[in-house]
Amino acid sequence: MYIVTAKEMYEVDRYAMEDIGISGSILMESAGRAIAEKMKPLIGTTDRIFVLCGSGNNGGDGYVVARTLLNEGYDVTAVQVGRNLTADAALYQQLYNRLGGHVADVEADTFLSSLESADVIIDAMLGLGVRGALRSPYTETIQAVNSTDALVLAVDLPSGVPADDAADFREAIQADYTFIIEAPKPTAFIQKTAPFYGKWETVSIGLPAAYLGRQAGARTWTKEDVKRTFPVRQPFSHKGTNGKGFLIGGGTEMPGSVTMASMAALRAGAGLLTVGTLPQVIPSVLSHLAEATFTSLAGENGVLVDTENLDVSAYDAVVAGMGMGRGEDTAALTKRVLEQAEVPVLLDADGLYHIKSDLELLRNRQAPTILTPHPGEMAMLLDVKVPQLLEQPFELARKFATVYQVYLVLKGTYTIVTAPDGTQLVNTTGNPGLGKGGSGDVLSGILLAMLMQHEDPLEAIANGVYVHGRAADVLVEDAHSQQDLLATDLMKGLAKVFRDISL
Ligand SMILES: NC(=O)C1=CN([C@@H]2O[C@H](COP(=O)(O)OP(=O)(O)OC[C@H]3O[C@@H](n4cnc5c(N)ncnc54)[C@H](O)[C@@H]3O)[C@@H](O)[C@H]2O)[C@@H](O)CC1
Ligand SMILES: [K+]
Repeated sequence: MYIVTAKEMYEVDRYAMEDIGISGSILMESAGRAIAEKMKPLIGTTDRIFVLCGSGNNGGDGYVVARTLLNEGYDVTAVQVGRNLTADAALYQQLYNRLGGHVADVEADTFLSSLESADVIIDAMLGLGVRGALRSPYTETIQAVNSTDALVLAVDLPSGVPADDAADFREAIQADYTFIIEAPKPTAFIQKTAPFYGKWETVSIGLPAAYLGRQAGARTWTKEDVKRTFPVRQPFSHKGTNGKGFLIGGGTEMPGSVTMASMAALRAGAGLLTVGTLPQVIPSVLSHLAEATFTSLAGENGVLVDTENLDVSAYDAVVAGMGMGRGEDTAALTKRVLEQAEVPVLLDADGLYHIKSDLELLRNRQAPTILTPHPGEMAMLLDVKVPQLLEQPFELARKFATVYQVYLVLKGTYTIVTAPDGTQLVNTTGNPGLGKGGSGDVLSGILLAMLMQHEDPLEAIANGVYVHGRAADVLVEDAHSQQDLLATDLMKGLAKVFRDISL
């Protein structure tokens, strides 16, 4: 499913009208009619329905919905919010009137209190065109709607929620359902704004699909995508051809992180795995997995430090960062890995801190670099505060990935994977059970294995993120709860997920 910004959507709109010749009024009629059909199952024939129509084209869609419902005998009153209607909105207000529809004025004295009698409120006040802080009478109307008990159904966006990011976001209609035209907008996946949509679904209005696909900078990565792209394990493959991975990490205080990442890499299909860690950490890792091999790396005071003997030439992909600590001597090791490895390198956790002062290193690499920050680590890399990152995750992730030419995995409820060319894939698997220490280590291990078995790094990463979330989902469906789920449990979930994918 594509995810489109307001700018991309307006361009598709322009193309449909100017290049194809579908007029704006036909699009509006199609939108209103299709949305009314979706709403009907949620509305009772005796319900008192108010359709709040703004002055832009979102309001125009509202008048088509109002006319459609009126024509089918529903108890509908349209309400005009804001003045100076667009030509198409004015046309459909007129058609609704001519069919006998009544338009109430939101600014009439007692109108807002009469909203309390509504069973259903259809919100067609503001859509893609909302800009800046909300003005009267939208502000009062939104507050009045949110204080009723009515079922609230929004057209395209809940009024007040911007399409692209939550930077200017203050208040909005709290919808129970939102019927989104053609494709979801980024704010349906952003923490601050997503809850205002309620449940949502997309409604096709006949916009040119291929053109929309070419315009969209982002899309969700689904089970079908995973099945389509997941590499088939070849009958004549062997441990050497399934990838030799190198996992560098762990210190005396954090041996678990590298253990979990290693277990995950092996469970996700890595042919061979070498763990580079402190000699005193090796027994602890070994006690959990007999399949890994080890290389002792130099250490001081219980943490890894840089060593000239480091040899990364024998591997197909390298992961570094987990459990390493943030000291300068350790950072030098991470930088050496980035400089020397001519294969994909994934940095996680402390590894992300190590490169903060040397981001140019990333741009200088020829082979793919993958960074897997959670929001705190991403904010650190970008020099922004976490709340700002959470308001603009799509834009900020894209900026970082394109400037530093990395594959960026911004972890969250909807993990956003961004390629160096700015393409974004959004993951929708996973649940709050993953919000625990160790989940990220497991993800890094899975990604290491995926990167070695797949030609296209973006697909490999998106598949890994999907699989990681899905493992948590199947465990919560079958045996565990979000409460008790542990990162180490995910290994068991992987078995079911991989079996599903290969069916
Ligand atoms: N291709 C598409 O996506 C199509 C979109 N249509 C509809 O058209 C909508 C976009 O229409 P518009 O571009 O006219 O925009 P909107 O109707 O979303 O909003 C524009 C109106 O909102 C007012 N406004 C903007 N910011 C405000 C603020 N902060 N406080 C108070 N008022 C504010 C403006 O003065 C203007 O009257 C979509 O959301 C959708 O519902 C459909 O009609 C058909 C096709
Ligand atoms: K709306």
